[in-house]
Amino acid sequence: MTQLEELLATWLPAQRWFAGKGTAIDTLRIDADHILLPGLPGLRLLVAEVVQGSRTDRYQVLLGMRAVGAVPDELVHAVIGTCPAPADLDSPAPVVVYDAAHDAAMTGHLLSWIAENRDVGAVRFRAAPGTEVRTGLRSLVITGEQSNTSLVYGEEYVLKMFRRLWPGTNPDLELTSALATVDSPHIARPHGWIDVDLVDPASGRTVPTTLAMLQTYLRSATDGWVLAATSVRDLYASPELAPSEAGGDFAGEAQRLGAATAAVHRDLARVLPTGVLSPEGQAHLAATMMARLHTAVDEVPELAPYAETLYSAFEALGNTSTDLPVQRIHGDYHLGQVVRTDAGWVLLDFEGEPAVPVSERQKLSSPLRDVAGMLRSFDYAARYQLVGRTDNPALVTAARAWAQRNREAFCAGYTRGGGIDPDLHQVVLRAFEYDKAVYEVLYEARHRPHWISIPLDSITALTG
Ligand SMILES: Nc1ncnc2c1ncn2[C@@H]1O[C@H](COP(=O)(O)OP(=O)(O)O)[C@@H](O)[C@H]1O
Ligand SMILES: O=P(O)(O)O[C@H]1O[C@H](CO)[C@@H](O[C@H]2O[C@H](CO)[C@@H](O)[C@H](O)[C@H]2O)[C@H](O)[C@H]1O
Repeated sequence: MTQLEELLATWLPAQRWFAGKGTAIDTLRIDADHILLPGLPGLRLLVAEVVQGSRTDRYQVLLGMRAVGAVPDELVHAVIGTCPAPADLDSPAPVVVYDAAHDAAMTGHLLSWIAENRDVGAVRFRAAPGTEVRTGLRSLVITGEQSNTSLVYGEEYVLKMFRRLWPGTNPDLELTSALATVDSPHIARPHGWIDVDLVDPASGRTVPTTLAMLQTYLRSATDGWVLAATSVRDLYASPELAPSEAGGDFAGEAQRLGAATAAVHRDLARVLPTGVLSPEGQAHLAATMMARLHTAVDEVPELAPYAETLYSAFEALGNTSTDLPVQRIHGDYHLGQVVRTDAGWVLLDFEGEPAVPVSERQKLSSPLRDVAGMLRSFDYAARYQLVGRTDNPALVTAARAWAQRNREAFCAGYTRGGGIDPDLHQVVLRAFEYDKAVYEVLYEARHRPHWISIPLDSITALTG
């Protein structure tokens, strides 16, 4: 590996969005075809190919390079290290390399190039048809637990840079653009994107691959997770009250969120393909859930006592004799993916499960999978403030009551909003809820071990 590659191999595992945590990097190779953004020698957009045992992942990295001593104070936190200057910089002195997502002087160019529909080296910057993109806005990186890196430009746009790259158009861009064609009020409008050709190792073909998406920044937005957590906190202040009587009841919002979810599902079914999953298809789906369960039990042995009950729920799905309607869905639906604006609920991040190949995420699925995701999220919101306090029975009872009330409100809103009635599809819903809980056990084990008790306690309660 070159010195720059060595630096990146040390830096990447410390990033929130690095997917291969816990396993050593064998090699890291910078894909030389995509390195340069001609005209701006200090800025380069890299695709880093990372090999860890049998897995190979590709990550997007926006690198800045400055002379030693020339890094301003506000960029010191973004420094990755020092290495010899690359040949094209034609400098005998080493350079300081840093994460240029934090460098507003550099990221301003990305916005300008989108506005100008420019090809910069191998990279294509595009404005959505009929869109006038405002330039000259300063960017700031959104902080938080994210799978990607998002920059907010002024109070106008969000540029979401996809970090782990899968060949193909990112479903976030695909679905948001499709929903924009029917003027869905429940999305942040897309204004442009950045893409590059990448070779798909599975097919050997070169495919345009989304690097970033530009969309409206919703100024009045409050995260659904924050709103729900505030409501739970209010209830915990007086756990003897019913959730409907405590200040900050969330049920009205949960019902409106259910209706917004149904509207988005209806629009997705209108503009993108739909189909049915045969009983054989459902048996295959059940088998993938069982396989995930196996992986989870191997990684998290505490799950073993519940494996049989979980397995039975997947088996029930696999033994069905009726077709299941399927369509494009959100795919990773939870309270952190929805924001409440002054005009109503908006859904974000249609990327699907970030750890799954894009080709898988593009497959049609039951909308009940999204419903199950949100129901699990209500359970999370109710339980996460209990971590380390489960010895307080009043709080545990209050948590259950809060999750149940909002679950019912969400499902009622979803059905009244035109979605299929979750109560009438218990076998499918249960399988999706259990599968999501198993996914969460793995997710927490890999990213937030201190929260693993949340899905484990849910599974104990669900299967008890
Ligand atoms: N268009 C937007 N307007 C306002 N806030 C946004 C917008 N897009 C994202 N956010 C904020 O950033 C957070 C993360 O965005 P998201 O698209 O879910 O990224 P990731 O895939 O990295 O998790 C959201 O929960 C929301 O709080
Ligand atoms: O980063 P993304 O928003 O794409 O999603 C990933 O991270 C989420 C956590 O931030 C994770 O969601 C899990 O935690 C949520 C609370 O933080 C909870 O509401 C969800 O139910 C739970 O699955 C999501 O699964 C993951 O893909």
